[in-house]
Amino acid sequence: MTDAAPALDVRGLSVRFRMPGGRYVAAVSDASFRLAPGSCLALVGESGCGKSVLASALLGLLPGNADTAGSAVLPDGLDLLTAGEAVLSRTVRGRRIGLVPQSPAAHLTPVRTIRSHLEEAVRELAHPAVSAAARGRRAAREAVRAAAERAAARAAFPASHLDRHPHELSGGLAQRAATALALIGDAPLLLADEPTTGLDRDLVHRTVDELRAHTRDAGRALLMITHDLAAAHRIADTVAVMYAGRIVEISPADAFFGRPGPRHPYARGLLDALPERAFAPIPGAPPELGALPPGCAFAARCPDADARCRTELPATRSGVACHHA
Ligand SMILES: Nc1ncnc2c1ncn2[C@@H]1O[C@H](COP(=O)(O)OP(=O)(O)OP(=O)(O)O)[C@@H](O)[C@H]1O
Ligand code: NI
Repeated sequence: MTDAAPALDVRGLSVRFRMPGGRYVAAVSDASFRLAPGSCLALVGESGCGKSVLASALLGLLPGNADTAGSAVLPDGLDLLTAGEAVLSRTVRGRRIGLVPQSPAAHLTPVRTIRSHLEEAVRELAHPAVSAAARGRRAAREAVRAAAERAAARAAFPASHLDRHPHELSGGLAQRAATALALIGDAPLLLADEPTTGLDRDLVHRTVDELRAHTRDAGRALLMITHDLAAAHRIADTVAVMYAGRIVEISPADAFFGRPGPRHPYARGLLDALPERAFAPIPGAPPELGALPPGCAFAARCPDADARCRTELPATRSGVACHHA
């Protein structure tokens, strides 16, 4: 870790959804992590464990029935959880946090060309020459056009395809168009929720390598949410494993994927389930987030669990929340 202020400092983040009948769904419980500039943290875990809810909390995009606790602080001290919609929409989304969407094809508007998408984003976010007064003037239009072309080039999107519509692009080029859009505001922090879903293996590798380059080489931080452990292995400096709304382990990626390997029994189970490893799925299913057990949420599936695990929530020590780690 560097001494620089973290690009994002999340402390004790919890999100609960209020449900009819006074019930709660505890989607995220007490999540803490720091993301250093130029580094990538991969947040991994099974479907429904709370990854996207965590991302929505950081962006102020939770629905009205959500209550949050904790803090998520940017380097200048702005707390994303209390900032309010006006600040988030005007100064954070796109500008201080770039969003790499899950499905670029769905994120792009079908009737508009890639150039039109990029130029709109430049007008909105980036170009200092395009002040309100200059808008519509010829010099400003040319500046926008040039900035959009630079943005495309930065994400390796070919200039020859700028006037195409999203459906005329391969999956890889659509992903690059989405990445070009995410980079336009020059945000120091990128957030990617399942950026490789639906891509074939080669394209996963390429997309991840490109994201990596936009992060490490450019001093940006990347929070990548994925259930693709191979993609996480390829890109991450740090791995955070989420189970039933809780981060149960945070480890350096090389120790996690290499030696000594994961320290939490759930994290070990996740890796052992991979086809290229033991191909042995973890028996059972995660608990309902609306009816979490009092102790460790993994106890019912854990080979190491004892009586204490079923009644007592394990504290997090050196990045692992397990009584036995
Ligand atoms: N508005 C809501 N009201 C109640 N519960 C919700 C709401 N939104 C999400 N949830 C619940 O929060 C939990 C976490 O969902 P989330 O989308 O964060 O999972 P995820 O880890 O991103 O899964 P996936 O890998 O499938 O994307 C789920 O159990 C979901 O049903
Ligand atoms: Ni999700």
